[in-house]
Amino acid sequence: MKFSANLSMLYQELPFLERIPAAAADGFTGVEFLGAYDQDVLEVRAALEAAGLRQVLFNVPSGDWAGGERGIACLPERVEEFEEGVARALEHARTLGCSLVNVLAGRVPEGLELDTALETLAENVRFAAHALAPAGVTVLLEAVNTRDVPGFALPTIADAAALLSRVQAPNTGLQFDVYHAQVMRGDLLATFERFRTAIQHVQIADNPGRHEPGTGEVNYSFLLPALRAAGYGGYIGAEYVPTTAGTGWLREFAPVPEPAWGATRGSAWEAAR
Ligand SMILES: O=C(O)[C@@H](O)C(=O)CO
Ligand SMILES: [Mg+2]
Repeated sequence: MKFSANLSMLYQELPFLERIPAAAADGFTGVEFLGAYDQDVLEVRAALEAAGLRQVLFNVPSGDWAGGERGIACLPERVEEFEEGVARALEHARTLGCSLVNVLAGRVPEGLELDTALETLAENVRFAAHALAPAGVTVLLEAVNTRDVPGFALPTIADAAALLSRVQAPNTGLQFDVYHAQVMRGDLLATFERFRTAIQHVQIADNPGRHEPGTGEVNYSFLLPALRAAGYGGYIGAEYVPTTAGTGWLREFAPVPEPAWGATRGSAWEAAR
């Protein structure tokens, strides 16, 4: 199984670029993040190359994150801003060699008809799919639970799948975030199997708390091999709020990478042995 470290949540104690070698030392073979739009993207690429990691996924710019926005793609009055964000995502996807870009739908504000929001979202996703296709990018939609993000336009993966049916673009797919799915409904394997053909990326965290796998109620020892058996061979994104539990959970599913001959073993690597 292949795992990517979500650098927007893991290794927060480190400056952004230093999170990349830290992820490699812990045994991740890829990284993902909300976006690196405040970074020099060439420096991000250089850090990935130096660490031998792949850029697996990032998001189209998602509005005022600190102010509570979780995407702007469903907002009719923000279409121009969304389209500008797609242009930036295209540049980053090309530079980083990244083939998956996630579009966060956003919250439906009071007073906006749900169907108007969903139609705006569909048009924006169609625009993004068309714009990013020449770079070989697939545009993903993710369901986000409405306990953590009240009003999110796509609360369940069934809602996200229905939206993709409106979009009707070939280079689109679903991101299955196990944590959000567990909060909204559970029945994780059946849900995965139901939408398997459209799922192109998986993210994990435990519940409650959104912490490391193994800290809560989700049986990842059962679920991850089952996803594999159901034909999922893509990356699994570690998108959780770290505790002191560390990344030891990874050893159950992915072997510890041997450092290249002559390379200095990092303390994280030593600790993982
Ligand atoms: O699940 C999440 O929170 C993320 O995958 C994301 O993109 C932002 O909400
Ligand atoms: Mg997620």
